[in-house]
Amino acid sequence: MAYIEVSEATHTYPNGVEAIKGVSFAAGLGESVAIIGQNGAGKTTLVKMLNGLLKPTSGEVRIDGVSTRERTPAQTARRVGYVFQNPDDQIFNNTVAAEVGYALKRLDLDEAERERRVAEALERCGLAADAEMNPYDLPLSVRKFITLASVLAVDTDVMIFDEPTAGQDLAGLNRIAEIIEYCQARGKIIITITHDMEFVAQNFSRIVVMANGRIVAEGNADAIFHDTEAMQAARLNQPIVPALAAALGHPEIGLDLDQLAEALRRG
Ligand SMILES: Nc1ncnc2c1ncn2[C@@H]1O[C@H](COP(=O)(O)OP(=O)(O)OP(=O)(O)O)[C@@H](O)[C@H]1O
Repeated sequence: MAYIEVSEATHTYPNGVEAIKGVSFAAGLGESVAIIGQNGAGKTTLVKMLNGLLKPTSGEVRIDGVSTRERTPAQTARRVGYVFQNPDDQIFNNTVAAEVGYALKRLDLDEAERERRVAEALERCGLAADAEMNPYDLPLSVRKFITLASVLAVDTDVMIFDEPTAGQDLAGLNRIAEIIEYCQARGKIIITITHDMEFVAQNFSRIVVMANGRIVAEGNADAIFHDTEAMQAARLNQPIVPALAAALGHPEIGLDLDQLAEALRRG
């Protein structure tokens, strides 16, 4: 059984909105999955079901073999970390180090291990010099790294990043890519919700396309970005490389920028 198993899951909010309509999905350790789709497609609702913030109305969500109905949200969150789209929904400590170490207090760790994990997460997120700063004296793009560092410190098996690239400059984007690569190499499952198609093309081999509460397509970047029907269903733009390659009459170039440059040189 895969580490994440979603079987025919639905979620209906108390106001009657059926946000997820019978979704099945599985992911194993070491996989990185990008969930893409138009606003309101159900992406956030689905990942909230994965980390236990929401339970399925029907169907099942199993994490490491156990239904999320049989665990408290806190128990599920110990396995599935969630970096929210808006860091200000998660940050409430007075210093960066306190914030990153906060969730560790609930784990059975000695102080030296807690300190080691905080220092490592700060370093990886480029926050070592900001440890004693108040998070709210730092820019939003940096606050996003604080919430990311908190999840890295807990070291959950699954890490969900909601729109991680929003508002990041090139250095931030590169840092996020390095973090994803590092986590994947350590066997984590990385799940990202994003509208940033270039980021998807460069960092994720598996893409799940959602529209109207359902998964409408799934596959690798090459397949999905050439699936015009799926891209239209999700009202998404193709990334520039495959779009230009197709317009030049060379769809086989796929996502390869070097091949595209060569095709342009050849005319
Ligand atoms: N707390 C809530 N109560 C009622 N309806 C909700 C709630 N949260 C989301 N919805 C509705 O559920 C549907 C799916 O929303 P969801 O936030 O999961 O989509 P999304 O794909 O993550 O969108 P976005 O890209 O805008 O974040 C939408 O119709 C939304 O209005």
